[in-house]
Amino acid sequence: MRCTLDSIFEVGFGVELRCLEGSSKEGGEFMKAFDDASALTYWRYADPFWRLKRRFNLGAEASLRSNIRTIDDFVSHVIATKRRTTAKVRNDSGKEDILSRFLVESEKDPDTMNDRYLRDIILNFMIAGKDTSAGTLSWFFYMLSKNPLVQHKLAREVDEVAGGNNNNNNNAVLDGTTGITDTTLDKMPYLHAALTETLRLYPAVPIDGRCSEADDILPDGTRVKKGDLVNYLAYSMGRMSYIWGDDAQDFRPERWLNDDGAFQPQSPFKFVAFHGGPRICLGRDFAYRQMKIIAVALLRYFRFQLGGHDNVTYKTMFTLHIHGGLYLCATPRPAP
Ligand code: HEM
Repeated sequence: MRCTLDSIFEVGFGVELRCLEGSSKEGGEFMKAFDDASALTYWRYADPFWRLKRRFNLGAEASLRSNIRTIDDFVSHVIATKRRTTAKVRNDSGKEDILSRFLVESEKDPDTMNDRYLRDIILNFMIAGKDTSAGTLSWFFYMLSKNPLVQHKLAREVDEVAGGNNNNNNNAVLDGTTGITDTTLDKMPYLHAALTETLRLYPAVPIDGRCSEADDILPDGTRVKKGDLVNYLAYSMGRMSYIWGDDAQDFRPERWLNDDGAFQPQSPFKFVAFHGGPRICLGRDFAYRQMKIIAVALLRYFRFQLGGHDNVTYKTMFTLHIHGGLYLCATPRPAP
């Protein structure tokens, strides 16, 4: 989570948060407030009295308000700092982040694209991109620990494409990430397949929905009225033998590869982890790239086994988290 938060901040907003190394107190407090606020917001679904509690600033609603204040203060500071540096960034070597682009646009329409609007942009990207990739990576390493043969095949692909672990210094993991390019990642179809297979079984957004724009009839004959909410369960769809065949419950990255070993995408209306249609996930390519870089850096040097008990299950949240976190045992991988 800390790693994906750092990367969203750096790529999206041009800010080095340094949550992973734990050197930023403000960054750590912000992350905690954000995570707590997400969980507290979710529980509004289960608490019929939440409006009353909000009105009188009681219990969970009081905590939520305090977390929102911490988040607002932090994000306002990011925007103010960014405003000061935007002109300089524009003159730099063209390396612009998303927030800088929004700031440039906001100069044309400052009333609409005010600080509140920009704050919502930042939070929107964080909500969309932090827990999704982090959760998927946890399930990915869980699947690899349960399927050592797949882990072995992946490590072999990483060795063949990115070079093996023949570096014994303490910065090995750092050195391992610096040389990774898009070309390197494109040569790893098995890694792409294994991440996709993880998302089939453990979609980061397990339930999603849309509001009907007009009266309609679904393919199975169900009538939908304008304004009706239609939900779909990506978690269940990924496990249906009707959709994926008799081995739907098995973790089998090979199902995504053709006879030549190339990745074969499926329709986004069958593989719904990123949603489909005009509002499909905007960060899909970014997410794959980010997850692959982290996977390569770790698989190159370590072998993973389950470190604790095997009663891993999910936690009820907007995104599919592992309840209580995942405990893994990492042992150095011998040089090939
Ligand atoms: C494994 C990782 C990810 C998964 C499974 C995923 C999945 C999804 C899904 C299901 C939606 C549709 C939600 C809805 O509108 O109901 C969505 C939307 C979106 N995602 Fe992702 N996402 C991932 C990573 C990311 C990342 C890393 C970013 C940003 C850097 C991102 C940015 C967005 C944005 C901006 C939208 C809204 C698109 C729109 O409404 O037009 N996502 N994502």
